[in-house]
Amino acid sequence: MSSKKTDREKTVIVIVGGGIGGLALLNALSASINPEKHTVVLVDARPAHMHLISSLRLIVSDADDLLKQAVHPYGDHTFRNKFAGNGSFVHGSVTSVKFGDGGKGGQLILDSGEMVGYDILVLATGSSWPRPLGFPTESKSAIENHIMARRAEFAEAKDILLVGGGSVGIELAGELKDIFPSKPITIIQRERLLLNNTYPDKYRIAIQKQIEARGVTVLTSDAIPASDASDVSASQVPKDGFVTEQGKKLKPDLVVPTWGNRPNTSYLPTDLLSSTGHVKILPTFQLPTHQNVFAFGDIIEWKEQKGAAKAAFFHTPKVAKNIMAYLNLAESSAKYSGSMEMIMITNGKARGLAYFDILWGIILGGWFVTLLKAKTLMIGRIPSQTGYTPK
Ligand SMILES: Cc1cc2nc3c(=O)[nH]c(=O)nc-3n(C[C@H](O)[C@H](O)[C@H](O)COP(=O)(O)OP(=O)(O)OC[C@H]3O[C@@H](n4cnc5c(N)ncnc54)[C@H](O)[C@@H]3O)c2cc1C
Repeated sequence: MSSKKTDREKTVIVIVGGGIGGLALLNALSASINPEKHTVVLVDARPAHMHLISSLRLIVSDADDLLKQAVHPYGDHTFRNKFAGNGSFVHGSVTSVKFGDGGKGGQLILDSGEMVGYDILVLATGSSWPRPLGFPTESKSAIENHIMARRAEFAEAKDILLVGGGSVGIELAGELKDIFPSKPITIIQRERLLLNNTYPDKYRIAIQKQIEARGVTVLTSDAIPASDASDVSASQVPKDGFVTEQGKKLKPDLVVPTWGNRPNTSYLPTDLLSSTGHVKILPTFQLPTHQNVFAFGDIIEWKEQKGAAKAAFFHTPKVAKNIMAYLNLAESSAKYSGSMEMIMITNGKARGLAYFDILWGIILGGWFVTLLKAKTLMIGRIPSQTGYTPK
């Protein structure tokens, strides 16, 4: 009789969310687990990993190679090293969690009604983004249809209003100006400057000047009525346009919400969440009430700006170490105490501005952002995370 353990006898680690954080963790754990004792299940609402950092260029530009490179289906290739042949992918959206008592395993309930059991659960479900980035979940072709529909919408529009002057609004304006240099683009932003007050005024002003230099109109300290701002497709824009709170008349034929990202945590009971819907965690990324449940990435309640770099480079190594400690494969656990604020905002393919919160705050200009982010949007790095080679 073989002494090899079946998957049912192994400790099952379930990672919910194969986004930037979930995949980084999967890869980190794949170097350290014991394949005789541990197995992994990755659950994602989508059948494919979406590279969010390139998603704004993806919905504007008609470059087919970008479409191939930015959407990576999950499959056997997702599980490598000690997870090779020792992991599985489940396509489904988690709708609730039945937590086990006293550190015992529990079960996830998916939208299909299917249940997925876990011994250790890791939640990395990220954020939901406004409509243009609300990629469907059912199939890769539905995702591609959504992208094509957005491209057609932008191409047909004669005057575009972006509602929200955060990084999504600014980067989208830059991508639009690359493809449609003479199309009128306006960003309307409720705050007195673009971005939020995590960043110093000198950076916020510099970024406004840079985007205005490309012919984008920026209206700050102003807004259109909330009901109009939420989700207005081209066919629904009122014929007479909008009057802003400051009394300006705008007559766009396409209104694009670029604000309002929210943590994807509606599958959790409210007592585990903060008032903003983020998951309350200990500095070890464990839930205070469930030591075998971890959460990280965009969904956690932590006073910091959310970002891929935070999830992949600053949270992941600590979550991986703490899971190993929980499995008695590491001697000590690691506590998170926050990380440096930094941001790199592109303005199309050849411009942008970065900010690093070190010394008195460092702003780096176009060449730096172009080299590191704007030119390729870091797309070349995804195969090393997904194990998938675009064909
Ligand atoms: C346009 C754009 C540009 C960006 N540029 C940068 C940048 O330059 N630098 C940077 O640091 N950050 C950037 N970000 C932010 C960055 O993408 C996120 O902070 C990062 O992806 C968060 O990682 P995550 O693993 O927490 O979640 P995500 O990467 O969002 O992954 C979450 C995953 O969970 C899945 N999921 C969600 N709900 C469920 C559910 N109920 N059941 C099952 N699966 C579920 C989703 O399908 C998704 O695959 C950008 C974001 C956008 C939109």
